[in-house]
Amino acid sequence: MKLLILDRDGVINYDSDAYIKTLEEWIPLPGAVEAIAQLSKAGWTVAVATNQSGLARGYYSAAVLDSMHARLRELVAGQGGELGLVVHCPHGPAEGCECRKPKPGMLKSIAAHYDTNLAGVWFVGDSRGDLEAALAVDCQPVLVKTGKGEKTLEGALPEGTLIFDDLAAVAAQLLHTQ
Ligand SMILES: O=P(O)(O)OC[C@@H](O)[C@H]1O[C@@H](OP(=O)(O)O)[C@@H](O)[C@@H](O)[C@@H]1O
Ligand SMILES: [Mg+2]
Ligand SMILES: [Zn+2]
Repeated sequence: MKLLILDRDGVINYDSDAYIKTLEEWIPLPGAVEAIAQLSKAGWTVAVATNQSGLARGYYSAAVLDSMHARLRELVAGQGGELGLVVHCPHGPAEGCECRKPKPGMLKSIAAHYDTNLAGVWFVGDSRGDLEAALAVDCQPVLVKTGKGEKTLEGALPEGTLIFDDLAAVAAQLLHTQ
């Protein structure tokens, strides 16, 4: 199957060091919704794997988080596309869970959900933890320069990381070559 996995904050929507705490703060990045819709209409399954430690920190509720993902789903559907599985890690950094990136637990969950292999599947993120999670399960690490991407670029990147300006550029590449 043609599976693409996306990080959320900084890839699909604007990120904030103060966390994205309300539906009003959840604002799609330019071209991101269109990219997901175009990929899905071209036969891609687009899933999301997102750390949401703001839940453990008490910054927002699961209902508010769900409203953000419902909004994304609605916007993609409004462009004729369909958003795939959205998986989030609700835990804080100190909880030692298996799902918080850079651990690959969420990527494994997505693969299990679709009964598919992760080898070579592109995982698009803006943070080093996203790239490390990708490498841990033989996904293709892909960095976008939106969100924390420019900052992540200041450090050493895992060998073989692909770099794009934004999600729209990732979609254009996939739609043109695969
Ligand atoms: O990029 P994804 O995985 O979709 O989500 C990241 C968010 O959960 C938040 O993750 C936090 O990191 P800590 O969880 O506090 O280490 C900070 O980086 C926030 O700025 C950011 O909004
Ligand atoms: Mg991110
Ligand atoms: Zn977790």
